[in-house]
Amino acid sequence: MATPSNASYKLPKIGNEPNLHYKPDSPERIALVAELKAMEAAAPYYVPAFVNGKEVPASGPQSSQPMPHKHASTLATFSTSSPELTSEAIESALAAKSDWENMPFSDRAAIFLKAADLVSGKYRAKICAATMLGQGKNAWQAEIDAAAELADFLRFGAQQVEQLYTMQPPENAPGVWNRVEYRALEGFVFAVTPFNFTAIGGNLVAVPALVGNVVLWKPSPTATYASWLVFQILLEAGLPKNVIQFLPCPNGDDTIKLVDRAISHKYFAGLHFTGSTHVFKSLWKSIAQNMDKYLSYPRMVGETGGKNWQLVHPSADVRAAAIQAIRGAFEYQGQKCSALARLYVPRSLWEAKGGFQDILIEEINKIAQGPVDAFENFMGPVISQFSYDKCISYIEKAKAAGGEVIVGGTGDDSTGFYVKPTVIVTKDPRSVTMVEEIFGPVLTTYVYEDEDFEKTCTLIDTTTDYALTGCIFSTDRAATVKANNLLRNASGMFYINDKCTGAVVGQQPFGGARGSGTNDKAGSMSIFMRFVQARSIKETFLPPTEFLYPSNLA
Ligand SMILES: NC(=O)c1ccc[n+]([C@@H]2O[C@H](COP(=O)([O-])OP(=O)(O)OC[C@H]3O[C@@H](n4cnc5c(N)ncnc54)[C@H](O)[C@@H]3O)[C@@H](O)[C@H]2O)c1
Ligand SMILES: N[C@@H](CCC=O)C(=O)O
Repeated sequence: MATPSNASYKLPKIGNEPNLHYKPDSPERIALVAELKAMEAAAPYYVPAFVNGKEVPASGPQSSQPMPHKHASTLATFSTSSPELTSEAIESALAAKSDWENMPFSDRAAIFLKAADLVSGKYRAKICAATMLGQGKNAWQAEIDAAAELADFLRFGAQQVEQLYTMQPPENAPGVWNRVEYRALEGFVFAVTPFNFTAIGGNLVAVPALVGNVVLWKPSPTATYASWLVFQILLEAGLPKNVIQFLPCPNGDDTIKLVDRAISHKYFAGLHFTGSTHVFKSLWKSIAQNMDKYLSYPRMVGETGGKNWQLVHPSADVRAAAIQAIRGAFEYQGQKCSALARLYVPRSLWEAKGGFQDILIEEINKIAQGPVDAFENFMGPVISQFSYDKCISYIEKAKAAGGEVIVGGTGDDSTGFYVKPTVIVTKDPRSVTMVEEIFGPVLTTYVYEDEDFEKTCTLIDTTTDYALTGCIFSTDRAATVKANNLLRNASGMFYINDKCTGAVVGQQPFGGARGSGTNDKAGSMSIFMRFVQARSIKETFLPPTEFLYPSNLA
């Protein structure tokens, strides 16, 4: 490990955080139920901005983060972080920069490793409960996100930086020592984070901070409380107070003003974004307009939307393919960027008695949907009224375009934002719900003729602007190879006989290409490369004392 200390340290062994399963009467179920009750009873919580080492008192109109499963209840309230507060946050982050980047890596790493242990231990139930109540996840979905994935990002992140720092030039000429130093960026990193994974919010700030950057964090308004808990955990783990500045803000004009202030600053050095494609593109355009203001070329890292696909070959294990389609499309109400949205099934398997269609309908009809604190519910609410309306309007558009709804197709937003798991069958493979991201539990299926397998691969490749995740179910190796080649650029994540969701840190580096993002692969060493400025250092032990070359001698 690179460190200015008088030793080369080794990190503790890193592995994936084992999942807890929350079976009835298990200690983890009992702890989580107690935490859910206590958290709800004490809500709403005021979440302050945290700037210049301290909490900013409430001011101006308050925004709220409702509980999506019963939207009359508020989990958290927060004030708007103004452009003036944003400027103060930038100055205090820049003032903290030198001490932070000069802290030995072993000490920076220790902070994030301790934070991981706090997430997976002392605060596991709390961070899961906040993700359930605030973002509408059931216990299992909260566990794999807020407990396991977050701890994994923090631990594997430390390991990946350790590996990055060992990347050194392989050759030294005689009398020369070549080194490469991985400096932090010259300025601050701006992290703008999404609602759907507590872990992603934590990772978007932890990645730049681990390699010595100072960070401004604008969390999603619909994940404000869980993001605040993550920030508190980082502070408890020993993160110096000004390394990350926390700036909650409602969406709309206030966010645009905050963002404008941050990306207009001379020392804006990088954007770490996850969210929708249109927001990332608009940020990129605004940043391009500001190019002459900056000291350096800002690093642009953005993981964005998807229209993820599952291709079923006639040789597939039909039940496995149907069950994984259900998990891929409807876990967390289809609100994973990786969620399955377009399904391609050969007619022979779709129409067979007891075949794909029958299994799909029969199994989806068994799905229990309701409040997140009723553990039997496989599905809960979508995140907001906006999202509910968007899902319903896409279902109506699909029907108007001739799509047939074979399951679901309705919703109920009277107490929570519940959209039923919906399957649409379309005869037009380029119809609107095959093309545009909905980000809800709406799956569109196209039934292809068995002999058109290759044509279907080309169709998948050319249907949307996105290329995030995709999967094939096939027991025919030649067909799998054919699809692998034809669909090489149709996704950044390709799964064979597995669903298109559920990437695990340390196992499947995550990211998509084309309109789905810059594909810098969260959960791998390559993401850290984006937030460092390498400096090559050459030291010559015995410099020449004559300018002439031997070849100049007579
Ligand atoms: N590819 C990935 O790794 C990945 C992972 C998770 C989510 N996502 C994508 O994220 C989206 C869902 O998350 P979301 O609803 O939070 O996304 P979003 O784009 O609405 O919001 C993301 C962040 O951007 C902020 N924001 C919104 N409007 C803005 C604007 N005009 N200017 C600047 N910032 C703005 C939000 O407040 C939030 O912090 C989906 O498109 C999903 O596919 C992608
Ligand atoms: N690790 C997750 C990332 C989802 C993004 O929203 C998955 O692969 O499903």
